[in-house]
Amino acid sequence: MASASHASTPLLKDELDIVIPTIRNLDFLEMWRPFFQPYHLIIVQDGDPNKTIRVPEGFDYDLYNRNDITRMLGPNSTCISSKDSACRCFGYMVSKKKYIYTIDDDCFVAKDPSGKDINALEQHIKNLLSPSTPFFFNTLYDPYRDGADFVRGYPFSLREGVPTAISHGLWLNIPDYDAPTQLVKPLERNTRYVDAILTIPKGTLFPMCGMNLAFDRELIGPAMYFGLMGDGQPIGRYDDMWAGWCTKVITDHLGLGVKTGLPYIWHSKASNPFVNLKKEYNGIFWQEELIPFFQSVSLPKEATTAQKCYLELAKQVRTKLGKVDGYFNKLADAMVTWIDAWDELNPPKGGVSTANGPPKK
Ligand SMILES: O=c1ccn([C@@H]2O[C@H](COP(=O)(O)OP(=O)(O)O[C@H]3O[C@@H](CO)[C@H](O)[C@H]3O)[C@@H](O)[C@H]2O)c(=O)[nH]1
Ligand SMILES: [Mn+2]
Repeated sequence: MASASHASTPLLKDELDIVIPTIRNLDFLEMWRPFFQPYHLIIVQDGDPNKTIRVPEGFDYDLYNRNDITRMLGPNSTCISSKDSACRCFGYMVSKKKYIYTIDDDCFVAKDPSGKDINALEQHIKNLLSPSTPFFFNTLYDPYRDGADFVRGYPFSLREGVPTAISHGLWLNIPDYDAPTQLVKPLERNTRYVDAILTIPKGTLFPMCGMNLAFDRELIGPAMYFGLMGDGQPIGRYDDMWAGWCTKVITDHLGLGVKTGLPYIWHSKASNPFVNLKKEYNGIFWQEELIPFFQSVSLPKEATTAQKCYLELAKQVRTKLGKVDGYFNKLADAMVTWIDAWDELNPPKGGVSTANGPPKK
């Protein structure tokens, strides 16, 4: 047992960055300080770059605004959205760490049924460091947790599991509902704490929410593009959904796992459902065609990396979704630009990045 004077080193302290998209102040970090302070923060400031975002004392961070994105990516900066939380994916690109945790600035520390503060980051790390079971469903949920295991009839040949690429956390209080649901259930709050972590089976898509999300950047980072959303685009608030559909077909293809469930955060702010409806309208309509498209995606065996899979997916988006709306041709182009920008900032080991360095604080 580590004595108080030798508190154990936080898990993955130097291998994980915390990415926060923001248009607000960052006072919410005070509540997360015990859990986040040892980690490096990457703050992506959306909106007016001349607005000063105050970061509480004592955090190690880099803050990037629109000017930094343009300076670092040049013409490729067109793939990074503005006026939408999609801008957060710039933080994934500039990070140099193996793992990413992203959280919204209106998410706070939740309490478990015993009343104990939930260290969401620690639970995500445990989720990422333990295998997933996408090929055969374990009815006792995550078999790698203390007090659980594979149930009778679970094939022993599959019990090693596969590497976990994504850990999708949930939210108490304000649930992540779409605008129509928010409109008809304005007072609904999620009070149900479900003590479970599930691997999402291979071949099943899911609505990935970017509010409380962690992933292995080396396994799936290049596919975590949050799309063209917000300003100048016919759609918003489908950034995380698009990334979730793309990454799920790619993790399925690469034999990687995606988990959902614990940890919970406390989501405090309900955004305006009328504003959200305007942003989401096309997404609600188009997704009835997007889902069958992603369900039918097949990637070639030569696509052995996230980049190769993503570029192949961009080709299929253009050929199969371009007829749904011209927007998807723009999006397919932006997917390719994203990979160009990613590879420019993240050259193969030993290569030299040509982008300018982090912003002046
Ligand atoms: O133009 C914007 C708007 C917001 N942000 C930052 O993004 C996150 C989420 O913003 P917010 O909490 O206001 O919105 P929600 O409706 O609760 O978010 C849910 O919808 C998804 C939007 O795609 C989001 O991931 C979900 O959590 C905050 O940190 C804002 O500061 C922004 O950068 N630009
Ligand atoms: Mn929110």
